[in-house]
Amino acid sequence: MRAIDRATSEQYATPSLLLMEAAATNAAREAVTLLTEGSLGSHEANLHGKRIAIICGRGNNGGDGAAVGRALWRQGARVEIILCGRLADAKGDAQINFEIARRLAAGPDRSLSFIECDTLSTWNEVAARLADCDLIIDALFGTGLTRPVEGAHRAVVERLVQLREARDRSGVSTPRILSLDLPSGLDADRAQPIGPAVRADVTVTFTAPKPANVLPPASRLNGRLVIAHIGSPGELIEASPSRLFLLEASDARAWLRRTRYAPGSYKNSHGHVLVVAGSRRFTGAAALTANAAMRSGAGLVTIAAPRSAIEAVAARLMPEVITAPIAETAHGTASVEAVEEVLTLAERMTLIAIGPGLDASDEATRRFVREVIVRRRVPVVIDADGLNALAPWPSDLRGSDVAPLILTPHPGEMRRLIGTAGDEMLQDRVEAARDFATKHELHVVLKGERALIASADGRVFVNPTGNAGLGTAGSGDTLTGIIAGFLAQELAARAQNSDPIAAVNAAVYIGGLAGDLAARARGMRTMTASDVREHLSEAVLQLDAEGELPS
Ligand SMILES: NC(=O)C1=CN([C@@H]2O[C@H](COP(=O)(O)OP(=O)(O)OC[C@H]3O[C@@H](n4cnc5c(N)ncnc54)[C@H](O)[C@@H]3O)[C@@H](O)[C@H]2O)[C@@H](O)CC1
Ligand SMILES: [K+]
Repeated sequence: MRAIDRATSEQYATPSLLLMEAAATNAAREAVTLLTEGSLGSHEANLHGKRIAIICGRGNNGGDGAAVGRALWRQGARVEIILCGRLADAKGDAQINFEIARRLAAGPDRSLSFIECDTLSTWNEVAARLADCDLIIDALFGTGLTRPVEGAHRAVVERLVQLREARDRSGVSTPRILSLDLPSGLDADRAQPIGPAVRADVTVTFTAPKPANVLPPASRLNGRLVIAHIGSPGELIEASPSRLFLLEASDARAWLRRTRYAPGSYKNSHGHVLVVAGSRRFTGAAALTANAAMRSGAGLVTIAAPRSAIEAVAARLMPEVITAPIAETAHGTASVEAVEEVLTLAERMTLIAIGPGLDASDEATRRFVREVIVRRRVPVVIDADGLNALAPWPSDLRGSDVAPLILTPHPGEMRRLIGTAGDEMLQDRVEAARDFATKHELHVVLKGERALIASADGRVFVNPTGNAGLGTAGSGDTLTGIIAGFLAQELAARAQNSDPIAAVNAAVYIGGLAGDLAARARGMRTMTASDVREHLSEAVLQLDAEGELPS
């Protein structure tokens, strides 16, 4: 962010004070929305009678705060700008904004005040009044904080935490808290809080989200996240060397548009998924995967399951899915003899999805999985017992451009794949997923809150959709089906020019969105994986209605 800010000033003749003003204007707009939620009439008029406290540090985050305070005061609110520190110690743009605020506050209009809190006792006086505010703007620290907050500043952060807790306990709605750039107390670059930190209702972050805005557990303190563009040109952001990305609706929409069902296309142009899944004991997982692939728009889906399981699987399948029985062990799990059968079937398929319900406790099944993957000629999505069959991941097994491997572990499976170092490595999910993906030249979808997609080239994407309601049997199998269904379309439509990661990203985003829509319809507690599948249509239509409706 610092490099982008600097380049904006140097290459585009944009003074940083202008960026600060734009940041403030954007944040003020969100503050107005937060203050007037549910009320009618023009926003501006509604700020009369609202009490707002702006808690500023002496850095540029505080400078943003002072500028927001000025904007909200102009719109009629009663604003108290509280500088936690001395004006004499402020520098640059922040100093300018504090000085503007100080002079305006010295004028005849008593609805703006500017207070320097340079001792704990002045702060305590101010802190006592905060509970009566409608809104508190947290502008104490932004990207400049790199060590835990201490001393007087810690007392400030703790007071804001305490106010939020008291508010939530008593069920009242004020004071609301809006953080500028990130909740104060967090280190912008880390997913783990480094000390006490503010818990906001809304965070307005500038130019691009930082890791602490999007990665849990820190992300949970952000509330609703708004990304505000404040004047840095898009090409500077694009050119930044960051390898961490937040997926947005526009990414999923772009993929849907690029792979629209074209006039004259037919089922083979939409790809053929071979699902290798199920065992005598587990038949539901196999059906969930195949059904989700079918619902995701694959032209054809075939499910290969052990002979004695196929009938039970078929009973749960959509009628559109084709079945293929394969050789099995005495326990009704896929046997080594099934390798040739599966590879022969796969010759006519776009890709293989292997794993759900396979039951990898049998050594023969483990060998079956490994053989299929080693000898594959098409891409393979590997999930559940397909992953367990290969854990810890064999160091000589890698993906390739011709036949990429896409692994979809939840954290437990990821730990087993990494092996003994798994627990320690997973402390940093981004690095663990990136490291694993680049080392073995494959793609990893690390499931869980804010799923990560790590590409073999080292890029990592954070998915913002989905909710706790997805913690239910079969939602992983469903996601595997969606990934396979989307990938099949990508590969069938674009052959040599295909971009598997774009398809996987779209699948994870849209799968999560379908989960959010299912939760809206049924509640997180009572939704099931089948509800997720049944909300895929709504998710896709929400993103690209034009492309999904016949002209
Ligand atoms: N061009 C830019 O750089 C822009 C920056 N903006 C804002 O500027 C912010 C970054 O500003 P700064 O770099 O001034 O940093 P901050 O405003 O985040 O504050 C850091 C200040 O606190 C001090 N500090 C750091 N850790 C501390 C601790 N543990 N206890 C006490 N003091 C501590 C630092 O020495 C520094 O003075 C961004 O988050 C954003 O809000 C925006 O105004 C947009 C433009
Ligand atoms: K802040």
